Amino acid sequence: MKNAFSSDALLGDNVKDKIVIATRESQLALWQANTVKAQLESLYPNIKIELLGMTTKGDQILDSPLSKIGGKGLFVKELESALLDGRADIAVHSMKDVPMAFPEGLGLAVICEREDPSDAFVSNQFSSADELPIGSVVGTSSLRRSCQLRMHRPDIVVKDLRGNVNTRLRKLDNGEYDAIILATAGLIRLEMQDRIQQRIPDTISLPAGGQGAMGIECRSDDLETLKLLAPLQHEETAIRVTAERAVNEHLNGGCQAPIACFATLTDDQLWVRGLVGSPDGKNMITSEIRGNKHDAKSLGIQLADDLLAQGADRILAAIYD
Ligand SMILES: NCc1[nH]cc(CCC(=O)O)c1CC(=O)O
Repeated sequence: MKNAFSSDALLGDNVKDKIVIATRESQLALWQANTVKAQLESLYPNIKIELLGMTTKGDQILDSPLSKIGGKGLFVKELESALLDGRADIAVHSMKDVPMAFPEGLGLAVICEREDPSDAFVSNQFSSADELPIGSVVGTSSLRRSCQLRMHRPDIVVKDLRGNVNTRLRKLDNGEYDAIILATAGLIRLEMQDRIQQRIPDTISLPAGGQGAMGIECRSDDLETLKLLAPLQHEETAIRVTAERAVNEHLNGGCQAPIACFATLTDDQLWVRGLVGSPDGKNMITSEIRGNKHDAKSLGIQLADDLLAQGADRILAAIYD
């Protein structure tokens, strides 16, 4: 007989004694999975939390630019297979990498509190994007980052840069680039803040939708896991990321597209900014909208509609070609 006052009893009869977290094996992915593991362990001391490490397509294909490999969810498909066939119960993602649509049977359970969402300017010689000498070589594989950087500094040469955070830093240190752009959140999580020369202002580099936020995916019918995960939801982050993802979804663009969107919340007021740019930085369409936080999704859709009305579809069509 269960004690009526135990947390097990509150969850009903079908009580889990183990949760398996599917995760990529990059240092950043492992940090994120381990953070969620620690949070769940402190909430539920009686449940065993295990990691299941996996390699995804995005980790394997390192020799071509991400935008060319294409395919949404390059970093999440294998993890989702593990959820669907029951090898794992949850997957921890960077929200930036999570496609808008989930496979049948899976869904987003929670969005966790956001880390600094900015892009970081990283260099061994220069302290900001403005200080780079004319013709400097900057590494990034993100069309969003390259189009904004080239808009701000048309003289700069952008060179493709792939690999996990450590690989990218090594390539910088080898002298292949004068500077590189990485997500501030990733560097903070890996305790490499000292590498950050500048948190690039969002007026120069507007972040990607979801940047800096983690999300947890699970089987939609796994009500027990959904309930266990609920305390990890951070409402403010969830509202902001919901608006940002609605922009991406309505533009039909994945994390590889030259799309930026960023929402901030002040009391109940949501301010959403978005842009679509051509990778050469010669053409940029911007828009913004303000409204109530309860309308997060529709604000994102309206913003995307405005970008489309201004011609964003033509820029995006040229890229997907
Ligand atoms: N596309 C890879 C990726 N996905 C999430 C992060 C950083 C962490 C985050 O945004 O939460 C990164 C690395 C980067 O962009 O430098």
